[in-house]
Amino acid sequence: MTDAATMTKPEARKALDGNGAAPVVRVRNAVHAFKGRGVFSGLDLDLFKGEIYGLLGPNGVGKTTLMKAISGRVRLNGGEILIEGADILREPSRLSAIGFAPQEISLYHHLTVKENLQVFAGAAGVPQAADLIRILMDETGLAARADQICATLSGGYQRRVNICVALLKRPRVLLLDEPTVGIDIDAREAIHRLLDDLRRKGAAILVSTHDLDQAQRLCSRVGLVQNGRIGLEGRPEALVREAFGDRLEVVAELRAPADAPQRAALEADGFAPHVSETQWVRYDAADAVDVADLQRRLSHSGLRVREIRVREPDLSSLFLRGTQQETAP
Ligand SMILES: Nc1ncnc2c1ncn2[C@@H]1O[C@H](COP(=O)(O)OP(=O)(O)OP(=O)(O)O)[C@@H](O)[C@H]1O
Repeated sequence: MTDAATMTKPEARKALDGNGAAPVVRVRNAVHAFKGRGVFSGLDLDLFKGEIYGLLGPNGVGKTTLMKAISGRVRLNGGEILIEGADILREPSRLSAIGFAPQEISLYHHLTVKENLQVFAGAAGVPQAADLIRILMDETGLAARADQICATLSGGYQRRVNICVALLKRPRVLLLDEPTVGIDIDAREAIHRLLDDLRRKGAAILVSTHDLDQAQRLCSRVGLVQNGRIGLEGRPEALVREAFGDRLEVVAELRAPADAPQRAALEADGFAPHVSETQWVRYDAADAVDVADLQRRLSHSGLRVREIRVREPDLSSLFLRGTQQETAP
């Protein structure tokens, strides 16, 4: 058991946010395996009031498992989870601070939006449920759909009801597992506005996503789950700047995969494989990018170039680099 008194100084500093506040959720040295297959090997995570933290990582790295552990649905093999300073195993009542919106939509599809909220509020013993449901439907943009059967709602509205259910206990911590998967841009923007509003009102929000564009725009901080721990962590723009500085991303898209000598030529030119066999990337100082010259050199090596794209690197550049490093031999 770690507490403030036994923490070393750097740990104690890390435990506070920029304003000196303690984390609302603290995961320390999480260790977990399913059927002998390791998922976490000493994962640490702090989540603060008023932030949206994006949990990133490829399929199967443990994002859902971490959320389930924080919400008390999975018991870790080792480590500890503190909510507002208390270990959830010693004080399970602390879990009442948590609202969890799972990835799968878990609603009564043949009931209306309002009836769904009434059923879930009743099951959770929410006091003065009628008033709260009205307020929540207003806040989540569901008021006009209150009497609509959930099965007839679009995916975006079903996701909003899913989130609304997680808000019924007025949680101080909201965990959202891929809240915008499979929905259109308008619905995604609506959910972004809702989350940002909840954050401004003081909620601590942990959201897992594969949508890096979403993470870059929505999240105050992101963490990349790598090798059973949080690898890269920080503010999206700071992480990108730290990794790439002022350099630009140059992607050469080929008409066909490069053969061995062509690969050697690309690598000698500073390129590395990108998202597919026909895409190669390198990072150049802004004043050194000369697309015409590059096109000439690549053609000279016998490469048939479909397109050369130049853009500012973003979180997806960083993520790709991080996951490539993880899978490298
Ligand atoms: N109940 C379970 N029993 C056995 N293995 C499990 C169970 N739940 C998860 N796993 C395994 O644990 C690992 C982590 O799964 P998890 O769903 O947490 O990953 P994830 O990062 O959320 O993935 P995704 O991005 O695909 O949602 C995977 O290898 C998964 O197969």
